[in-house]
Amino acid sequence: MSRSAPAAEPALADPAGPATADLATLFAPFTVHSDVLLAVSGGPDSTALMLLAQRWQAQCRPPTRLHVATVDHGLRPESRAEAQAVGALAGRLGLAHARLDLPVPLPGTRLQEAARHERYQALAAHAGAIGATAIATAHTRDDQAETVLFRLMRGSGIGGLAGMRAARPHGPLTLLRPLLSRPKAELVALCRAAGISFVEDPSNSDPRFARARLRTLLPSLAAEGLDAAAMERLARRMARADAALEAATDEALRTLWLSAAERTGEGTIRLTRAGLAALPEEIALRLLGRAVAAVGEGPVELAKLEALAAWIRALAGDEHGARTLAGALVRVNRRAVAIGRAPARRAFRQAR
Ligand SMILES: Nc1ncnc2c1ncn2[C@@H]1O[C@H](COP(=O)(O)OP(=O)(O)OP(=O)(O)O)[C@@H](O)[C@H]1O
Repeated sequence: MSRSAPAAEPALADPAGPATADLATLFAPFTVHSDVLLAVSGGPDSTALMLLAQRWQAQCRPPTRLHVATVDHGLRPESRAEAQAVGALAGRLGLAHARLDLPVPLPGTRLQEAARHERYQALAAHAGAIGATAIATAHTRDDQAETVLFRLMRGSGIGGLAGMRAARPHGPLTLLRPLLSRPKAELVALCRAAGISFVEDPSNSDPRFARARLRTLLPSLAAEGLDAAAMERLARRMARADAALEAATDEALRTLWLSAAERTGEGTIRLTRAGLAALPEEIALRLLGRAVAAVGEGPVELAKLEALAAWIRALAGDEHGARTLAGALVRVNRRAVAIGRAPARRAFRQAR
């Protein structure tokens, strides 16, 4: 990691952009944090995030301190200079900047997903080290549209189609996305108006990645009326519906979870079978999903949960049965559906 202290340099040209009131709204979620780390790659979106956040700080004088970090994946020869350019710009804005170097991977071993995971790990570690309780990224409305489209393609339900959340927990930290409703074009224009150059990550248009291929479809969809604004609106509506369904699931869990004395043992969740059968299908699926995720290996694909729920429904009233899903063992008897951790595969075979 290399850190650069802010240096006093000439002020930047005043960029066109949102008015003070809009800035206050955009960055309102920052104000509950004493320190926020801005994740700035040097691309137009995150460069604009840095400009806008600094502008907000100068105009609204919030109690929040801002910090900047750039992760250098070391994958392209230019990446070091790009990170340094972000550091120089942060310095001009009076913001502390850190470059976080990741070990260069062996050729052909790096997947986008792994790079993202390591990036968030490095950012979280740095946030912890400087006392920041939130990390802000510069995802835009266009990123949200891509996410919704991608999840549609993967067969997501309502929760997935709600897209990225503007704020969500990330371990002990909060991940903030203040620009989620802003069009990318606006952020590019902001950088240009401020006379700031930015870099574009070539992997964004690399056709080996499904996301990049999907991105090429967006203009055709927009021409048919399904533009980023429409998809972002859909995501917000889905998020609203998802919140209501999650609240209903909380309530169902309280009602259906058998009393502590009746639970079969540590880590086993027992739900009343008749109660589960009487629930609206969507709530029953969520309940099963939560139980399987809690005792098993984590979140389960919706299609697999649907198959599990169909199997439970198809059992006759006095019929018993058991099956495993994602590390969970689901047992059904006349009265209850019990979801516990599945025995290790070998032990399970022997037990049968
Ligand atoms: N090298 C980097 N250093 C610091 N921040 C970064 C870096 N790369 C990306 N970010 C942050 O993450 C945001 C999203 O970037 P991008 O869309 O390229 O990431 P992604 O790989 O799709 O990851 P995800 O969407 O899961 O965050 C950027 O706007 C920026 O805030």
